[in-house]
Amino acid sequence: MVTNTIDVRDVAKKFGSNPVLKKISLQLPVGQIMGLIGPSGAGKTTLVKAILGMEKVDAGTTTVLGTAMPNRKVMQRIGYMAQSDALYEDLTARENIRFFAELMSVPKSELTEAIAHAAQVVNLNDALDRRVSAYSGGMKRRLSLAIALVQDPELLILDEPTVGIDPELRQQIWAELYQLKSQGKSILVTTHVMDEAEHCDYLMLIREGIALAQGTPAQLEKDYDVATIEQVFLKAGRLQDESHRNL
Ligand SMILES: Nc1ncnc2c1ncn2[C@@H]1O[C@H](COP(=O)(O)OP(=O)(O)OP(=O)(O)O)[C@@H](O)[C@H]1O
Repeated sequence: MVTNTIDVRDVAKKFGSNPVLKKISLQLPVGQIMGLIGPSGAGKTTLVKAILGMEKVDAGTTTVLGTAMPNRKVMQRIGYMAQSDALYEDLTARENIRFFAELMSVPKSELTEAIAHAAQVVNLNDALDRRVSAYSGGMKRRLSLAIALVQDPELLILDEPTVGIDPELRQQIWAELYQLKSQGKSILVTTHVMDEAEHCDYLMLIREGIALAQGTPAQLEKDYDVATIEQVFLKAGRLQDESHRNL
């Protein structure tokens, strides 16, 4: 039985001479929510793509749902929301969701219900028949999330899912993520929003391609002797800078 939905071991990646991931390891247990937090350029998206097998790594291994990546079959069991929206602007939102649902082999008999549920989670029911070209940036984010949810995946990988989404809807989305977790699904989410980080079961703080710290939010706050994840992050960053200076 697979105990870790995602198992990353010692992954390293350079772009040219620029090392972007430096021996990163990460385990996401089944049925848990892990947050990847780090500043812009830290390597979060590269790590996500390495996990999905979309970015070739120089060293290390990534295993998802017990299978070495890349693997097309496993991709069908993952709901992936990329950082930039990949939507068909000339189609309506409903047509977009349907297109991706069919691609992910959602049975025909379940399509209507699956589309309605995914749209309801992100509050897009009333705009489903509008063309995406008329959508705002936040609506496009929400549509991308609906697409990631539509095939009822075992694993959700969400790259900055709540950028441009207002606080009320953000809460609604987190309620849905908890609901999915209670059904045994696993979730990996990247975020800049520190109070979202507090919602995760586990966190990995990543900076300059290095996993600075990992653990539950409470454990990290205790280890760094501070009251919030934001302070953990700031302190871990300062310690990293000091260790660079001392080299
Ligand atoms: N295809 C690429 N070719 C060259 N360099 C790249 C490529 N993709 C990413 N990088 C570089 O790798 C580093 C990490 O980028 P990455 O997108 O993984 O960071 P991130 O933590 O996701 O940042 P953000 O939060 O801004 O999305 C950056 O320095 C970026 O410029």
